[in-house]
Amino acid sequence: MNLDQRFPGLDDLRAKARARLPRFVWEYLDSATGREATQARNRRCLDRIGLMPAILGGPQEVNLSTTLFGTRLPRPFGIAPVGMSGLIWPDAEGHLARHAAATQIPYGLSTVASQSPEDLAPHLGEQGWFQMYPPKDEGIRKDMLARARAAGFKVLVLTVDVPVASRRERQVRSGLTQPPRLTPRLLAQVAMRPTWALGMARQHRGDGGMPHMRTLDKYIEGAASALSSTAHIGYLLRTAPDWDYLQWLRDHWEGPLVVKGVLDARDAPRLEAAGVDAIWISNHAGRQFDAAPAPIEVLEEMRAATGLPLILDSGIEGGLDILRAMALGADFVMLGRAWHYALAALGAAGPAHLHDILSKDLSANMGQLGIGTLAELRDLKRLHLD
Ligand SMILES: Cc1cc2nc3c(=O)[nH]c(=O)nc-3n(C[C@H](O)[C@H](O)[C@H](O)COP(=O)(O)O)c2cc1C
Repeated sequence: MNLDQRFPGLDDLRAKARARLPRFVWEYLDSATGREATQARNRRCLDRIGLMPAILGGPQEVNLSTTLFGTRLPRPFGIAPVGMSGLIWPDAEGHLARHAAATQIPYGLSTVASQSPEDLAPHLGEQGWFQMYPPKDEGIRKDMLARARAAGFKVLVLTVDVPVASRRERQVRSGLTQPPRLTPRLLAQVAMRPTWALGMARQHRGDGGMPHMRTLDKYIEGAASALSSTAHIGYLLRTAPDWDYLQWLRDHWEGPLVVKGVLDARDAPRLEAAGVDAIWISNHAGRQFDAAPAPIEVLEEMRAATGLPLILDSGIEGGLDILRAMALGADFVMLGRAWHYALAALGAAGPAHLHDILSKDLSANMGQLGIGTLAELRDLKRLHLD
């Protein structure tokens, strides 16, 4: 049986990933904050968006390309930044960066990923995006930007929905610490997942068998700490940014600057005035605040408030969700967990299979809608489903 038959959808990859990951890793990847109402809301709100199918349109050629920052991209989706990606699967950052380069989709590297801009430089394509958690210290800030630039990252993403660490109760219950320490409890979980364990041991030979936040190494020499499961070492370095901080970044970064984690359309004009190049509507997959709206709920208001490109994520599970977002005004869509479910389920073959699932789902649903291009989505009749 080929991958298509065994894993036709994201749910299949998610189930397989769960079976292959130690519990604390699974909880890190899959959990949200609080009662996880926001995570559930993301799905519910997407399902409520209906699009009227078309009939008698004749044969259609489907084109999945779109334009962002003046560049034609072959697909309307990319890879959102995920901190400690390498804890989820060995060399996750490398696998995802290479996949993104090969398929010309954006790849977002987190400040708190387990590989640094320098590690990824040889693997980056033209669509490397560096996501910044804002360092307090101006020297570190300048150095980080210089490193991202030198490594070949073209787009800077400032994440603004993490002013403080959130509480993720499932993560805490699983026994995860930051930095991850192999306590007897975690070791027992690891022992039950040999593929993950062997891969990690091989990848992090001589490094305690566990990944860490390599971008921060040079700034935190000797500052090893035992923080809570969500307040990692990055919090020692970072600050909660304000509008002046954003202006500073704008003045020091020449390429496209994206602000990620925006939900309030009232912020759009000020972001536009600050010289931001795109707004990334996100509730961080429900991981930060459990009374946040779903990005898809605020999208139309945001679209009306600004002419800037809008990027959307949080809870996107397939091609149809991407079409829903684009029909309501998004220019581009990102996925975070999905790529990691795919990696954990299938290893190196995961990202390409997810890319294939998303592409086929986009094409099949565009066929139902009778459209050949993504630009036609905005003219479709939209429905509010129960
Ligand atoms: C395990 C995990 C770690 C994340 N780490 C970061 C991060 O370091 N920086 C950031 O801006 N967003 C981070 N995010 C949020 C993602 O960039 C993205 O907004 C979110 O995953 C999108 O929702 P989805 O997973 O439903 O696709 C993280 C998400 C997950 C699941």
